[in-house]
Amino acid sequence: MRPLDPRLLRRSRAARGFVLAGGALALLQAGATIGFAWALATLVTRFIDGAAPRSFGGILALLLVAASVRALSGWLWEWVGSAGAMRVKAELRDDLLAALERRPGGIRNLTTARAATLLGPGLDALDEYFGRYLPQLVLTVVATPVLIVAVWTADWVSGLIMVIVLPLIPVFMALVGMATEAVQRRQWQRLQSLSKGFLEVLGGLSTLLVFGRAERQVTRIRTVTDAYRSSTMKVLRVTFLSGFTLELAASLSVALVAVSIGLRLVAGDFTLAPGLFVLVLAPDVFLPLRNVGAAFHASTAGLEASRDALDLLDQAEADAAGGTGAPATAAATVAAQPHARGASEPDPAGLRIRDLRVLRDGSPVLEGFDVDAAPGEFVVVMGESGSGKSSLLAALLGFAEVEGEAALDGEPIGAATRSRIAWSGQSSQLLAGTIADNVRLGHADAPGALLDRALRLGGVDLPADRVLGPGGTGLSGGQAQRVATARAVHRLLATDGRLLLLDEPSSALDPDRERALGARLRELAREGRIVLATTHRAGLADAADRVIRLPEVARV
Ligand SMILES: Nc1ncnc2c1ncn2[C@@H]1O[C@H](COP(=O)(O)OP(=O)(O)OP(=O)(O)O)[C@@H](O)[C@H]1O
Repeated sequence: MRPLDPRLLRRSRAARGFVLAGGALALLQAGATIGFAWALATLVTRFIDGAAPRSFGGILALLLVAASVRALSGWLWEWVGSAGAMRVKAELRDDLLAALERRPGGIRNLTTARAATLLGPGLDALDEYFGRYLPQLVLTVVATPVLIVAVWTADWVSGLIMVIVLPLIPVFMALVGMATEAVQRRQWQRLQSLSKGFLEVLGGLSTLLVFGRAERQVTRIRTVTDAYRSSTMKVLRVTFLSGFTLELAASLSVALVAVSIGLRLVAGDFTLAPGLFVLVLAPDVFLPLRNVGAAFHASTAGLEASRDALDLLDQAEADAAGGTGAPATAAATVAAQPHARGASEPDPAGLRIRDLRVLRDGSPVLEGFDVDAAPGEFVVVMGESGSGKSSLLAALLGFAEVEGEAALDGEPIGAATRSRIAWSGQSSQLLAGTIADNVRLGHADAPGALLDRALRLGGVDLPADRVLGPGGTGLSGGQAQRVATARAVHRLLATDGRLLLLDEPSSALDPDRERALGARLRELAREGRIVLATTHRAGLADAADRVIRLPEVARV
């Protein structure tokens, strides 16, 4: 396991800042430690030599200043560590969320549970990494050589002993690290599978209850939790063992230096002042390296999580560059495509789609789709089940891979145009709370008049303050569908959007309500917006300005 992933420094400005600030603090701390050791050794020697107490003033002041600087730099380390962890976590979270936003279908292999674990407790583990481990690592790299030079200058024999025994500690650490890596990785995987299992059970709890299988999940969760507990104990065992090994190695090294100084002092080959200076300094030479070992285990979870996050970010970048053949967003490919059929200038306003090809998992599900919709038009796309209606909407939202030309108000469809589009999918996706809360979701500050309008246009004839249960329970399928439509309309009005996309908004409505909805959507479009709805029923299509029929699905 690498002590510091170079990608972290490359990607994160905060991490670079942390290492630079840490380097400066380490130098300050090394200087203060040397000053403290020198002042203490001089003070004791002068005292033993019977020097006049008046001559102690300057040395005492230096001792005090050095001790204060050491304490201050220690406190600054704490502060820089926690601020660094916070900033790096925020940067990685932002980058990951932005990558997910660019590819709402998800980064390959990133399940909801993995994303939740990584973005939550995973990256939180970086607190230990930045707060405890990295400061000691920087101290080891920057301060230890400075301290060894100081020791060597005072007594080259002690310096030589340190140079010989010091590398033993990293060798022990590397051996222990190899054992830890596998254990820690298993631990991280267990945490992920625990989250995944828990999310799955939670998501399907109502179904499990209905079929009387809920109790069985208790055993399943208990098994995964037990596995996690036992792997945690394994990590702790390795941690204690390695802590003991490192302490032993460091203590023996200091003892070796002390014995050599003691013997030479007794033999009269060496004077007291440099001997004391080296003895005071010796533990500090080994301390950062010892602390690196001790903090290593606490920080490995953070290391694993940051590596996971960096792998995902690399993968998202590779996907965006098209290097892996994974689906790209509409923004990525549509913008790169030359205009098909030699179309010259895009329409200044409205939706213009030419020869659009929508792909799912690399295979086309819709081909040769054209449409020109001017502001004020209500367009209905009809097609049987599986003909690609939802995929078309996904493409317009930038959620599916496309080829061809698609522009809204002259701008290629994709992440940039998404803010001008309001959308409601086939499933209502309502939340616990009032109907009003659901309709105003994300735009709670919009004027109340918009809510009333959205409710009317969506065909919601229920009180806005009616409280819904978790997942929007308490409404019929048709009622939930109308609330979802009202929410999309509300978003369109609140953001002054240009395009409203509705995926089968009338599939659960009776014919009268379906016709009424068609009329209201046309009324909404007339205000200068484009409304595009999909359906496989004729009722909605009657109200449309334009109906586009998708080709029949080939049957095997
Ligand atoms: N996320 C996806 N990944 C892979 N293939 C998909 C995905 N979503 C849809 N498809 C495939 O794309 C094709 C078109 O599906 P789509 O959902 O767009 O049809 P639809 O016309 O909306 O159908 P329905 O009226 O039943 O909702 C189908 O063959 C389906 O299997």
